[in-house]
Amino acid sequence: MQNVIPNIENADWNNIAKSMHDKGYAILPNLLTSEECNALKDLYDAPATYRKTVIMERYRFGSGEYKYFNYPLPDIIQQIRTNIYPKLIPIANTWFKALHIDKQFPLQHHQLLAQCHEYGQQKATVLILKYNAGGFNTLHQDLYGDIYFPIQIALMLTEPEKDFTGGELVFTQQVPRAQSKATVINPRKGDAVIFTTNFKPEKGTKGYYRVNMKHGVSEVKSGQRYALGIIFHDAAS
Ligand SMILES: O=C(O)CCC(=O)C(=O)O
Ligand SMILES: [Fe+2]
Repeated sequence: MQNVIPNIENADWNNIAKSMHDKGYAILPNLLTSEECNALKDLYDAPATYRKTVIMERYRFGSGEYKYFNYPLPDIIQQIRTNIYPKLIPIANTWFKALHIDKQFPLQHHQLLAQCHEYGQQKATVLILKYNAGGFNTLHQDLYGDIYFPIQIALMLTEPEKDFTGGELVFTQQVPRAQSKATVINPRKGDAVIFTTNFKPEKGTKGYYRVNMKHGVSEVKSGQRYALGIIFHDAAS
């Protein structure tokens, strides 16, 4: 826990911003120690912490299970959410300007939450996900109401090729009048993957245009895969 804030402060935010602009995702390696990942993973079975459990098959979201945390969030999650948000502001605000969207995001996370509350979005969106062999997460966007922040984070709590096989993180980019392009990444335990929630700007001959993006998880072939999703806006329900 004592290293999380320095790890955020010391990360190469120029490089992360470049990767976000180019690809719509970026990896912040080793944000968490293996012990911190294990502690978060162990929270999965602590019932009092959650407001809602979703069996993904029921909604055809995929195969697996996830749980939404309740406020107050566990300290380490609260710290990550509050301290990473300001680092993402230049990226989000640059994107909205480039696309001529008439909105700029406030500099501090509590100010974004105040906007959510005004629109009736009060519920925590941070979630922990668990996939067994055969599990997967269909391509989606994590929007929960009118107010949204366009960038989110997934923390990898298990190690590929050791705790599980398969289960890659998948991103698709849909450019106007074309089919989608998919990219697959294999982040390691402790890595934070930063990615766009719904779109990014792409430079064209006549300025910037909007590329829609979705994310999901490919089928887990063996073992168990856990991840923690940090979304910056609150949900209406
Ligand atoms: O399981 C994952 O790695 C990603 C889950 C997800 O959809 C998210 O964090 O929003
Ligand atoms: Fe998601």
